Amino acid sequence: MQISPSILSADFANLQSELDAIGNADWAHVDVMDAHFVPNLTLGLPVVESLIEVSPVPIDCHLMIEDPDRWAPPYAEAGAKSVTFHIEAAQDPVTLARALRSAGARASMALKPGTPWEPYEELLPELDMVLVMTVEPGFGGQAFMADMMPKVRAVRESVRRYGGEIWIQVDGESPPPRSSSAPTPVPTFSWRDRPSTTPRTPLPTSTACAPWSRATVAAETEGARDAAAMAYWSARAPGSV
Ligand SMILES: O=C(CO)[C@@H](O)[C@H](O)COP(=O)(O)O
Repeated sequence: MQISPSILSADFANLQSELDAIGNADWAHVDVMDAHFVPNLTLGLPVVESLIEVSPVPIDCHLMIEDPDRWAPPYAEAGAKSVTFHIEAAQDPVTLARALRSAGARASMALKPGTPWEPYEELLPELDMVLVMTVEPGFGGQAFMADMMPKVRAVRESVRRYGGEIWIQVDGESPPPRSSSAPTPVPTFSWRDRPSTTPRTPLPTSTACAPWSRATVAAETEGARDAAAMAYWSARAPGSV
């Protein structure tokens, strides 16, 4: 299980200190929005390059942009260790995924809530991660779409059939409002389909992620640390895990 707190909930005036504050997370999830693929605008390559320079954890770039075939590889070349493009925007996902990998990044493909998984199953050998959106991309603070969990399960089954070490990321949920007294629980999860073979440091707790109100967690399907994640999802989407 891994945590990748989303920068969308960080203080944009203090990004370096915000990154330092999540130094015990596994990744920093950076939402790049271009006001075309999604109606919102966040930040682009120059800011990501600066974040890569100062971040204590690797950058997990979620590109909600048009023409990722052209614009995504530079994020990998800049040093983002995971780069996610949207299949709805990609012209040639195979060539794009290969370009990301050859630039040193994990190649990841995202699906909007309305996009089915099955037509893209054959892309698995080209991918290191599949991101299943559980909100419409574009904004934080939306309600978690529990009806996306069957898609997560379908991706997991495809990954098992394929047999590769491919992670599944689930992104998007509206957490309870930030409280001055209590940290917000980790709300957004990523799933890794296989147990990790190497020992990991303990998962950051929600307290550790308190500076940012959102986080992405990757869960192994076995192991003590999964218990909390499974309980979390069982409560929100009964029968999904
Ligand atoms: O990609 C996105 C939104 O488009 C996410 O990464 C958001 O950051 C999730 O925020 P919450 O839904 O958890 O508030």
